[in-house]
Amino acid sequence: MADDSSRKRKVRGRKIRSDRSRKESRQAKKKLARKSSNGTSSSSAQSGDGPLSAPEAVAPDPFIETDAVASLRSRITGWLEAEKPVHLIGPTGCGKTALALSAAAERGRPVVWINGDESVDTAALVGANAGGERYKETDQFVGGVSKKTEVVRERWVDNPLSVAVREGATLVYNEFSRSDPSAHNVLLSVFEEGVLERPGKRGEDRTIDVHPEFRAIFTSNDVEYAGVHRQQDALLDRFVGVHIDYYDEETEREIVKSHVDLSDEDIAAIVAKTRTLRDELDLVVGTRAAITAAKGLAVFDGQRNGDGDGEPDEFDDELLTDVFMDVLAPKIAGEGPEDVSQLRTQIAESV
Ligand SMILES: Nc1ncnc2c1ncn2[C@@H]1O[C@H](COP(=O)(O)OP(=O)(O)OP(=O)(O)O)[C@@H](O)[C@H]1O
Repeated sequence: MADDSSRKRKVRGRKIRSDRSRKESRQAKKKLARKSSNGTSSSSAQSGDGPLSAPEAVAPDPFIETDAVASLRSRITGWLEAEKPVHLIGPTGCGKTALALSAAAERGRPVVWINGDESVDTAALVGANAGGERYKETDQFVGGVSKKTEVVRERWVDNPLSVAVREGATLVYNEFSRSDPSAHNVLLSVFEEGVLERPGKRGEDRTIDVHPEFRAIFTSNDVEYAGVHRQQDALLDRFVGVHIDYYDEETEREIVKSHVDLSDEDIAAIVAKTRTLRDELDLVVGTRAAITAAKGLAVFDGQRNGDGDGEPDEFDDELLTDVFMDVLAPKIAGEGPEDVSQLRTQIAESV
């Protein structure tokens, strides 16, 4: 009988749909949102019979597709068609992940997702032995004489890269520069020779031939320094890099509107404020900050500057300052009270 403990498998990453029904997509999104809000990353362990049982990561639904978005996405899918791995580089919260997931889904192939972090090593990418499986065999070959044999068999569990290269999936490797570069040595032979080496495997199983439809999109942050590793030039040299910046104002409005139920005027005011703060502050103020501010303002909606002129009331200045302060404060966490009050003054002045 198999030893029960050997059934516990450690699997990283998530398998993502190729393109099923919208209902499945919404359910997967909800599941993913629940997971993320628990702080669980794709690198978390899970159990199950295969490596593909994790919740799916999907592009935002609806995915806003203005000219700016569509043009970037077709550049990405174009390079994928040209069989080049694409490296998306841009500031925090500008939409890299959403774009990568949307471009990946557009290919109509399965999508496999992994988040880079310090704990990602080669095994986390390609797979590992997940403990032994023990069997006891009893042979009663001569009457009254029995032979007992204990068989131990190794159990291997594939991780995202092995799954992706075998299935011809699109690998979305988010924030890959947060992982140790040595974990990525296996990628060199994937892109150069079309072969994935699986250290820890023996014989024929040691390598997987890369499926002709396998493609990869990597994202990294251009302004992040903490916890980021410089990756090997040999690897970066095999990518094409697409630099992305914050979208134009109209696109940002559409994006915020797709996430928060507020009037067009309110959305326009929040996006304008976000863009002013982006220019004026020495902090990264992404589209995500605009969405978060809008979500807060939708809740604190009661506090408007009611001037009774019959026009729709605007948000109260103090409320705007408070909300943007709360949204941006985590970026100066650990700084002294002077920096906190300076940030508040700067936000208030720009309001
Ligand atoms: N085209 C889009 N349609 C709808 N929502 C979008 C779109 N692009 C970005 N967003 C939303 O904007 C926010 C930021 O996007 P995203 O997480 O992709 O940014 P990022 O650059 O990957 O951020 P980080 O650097 O922090 O990983 C998310 O809430 C995302 O859902």
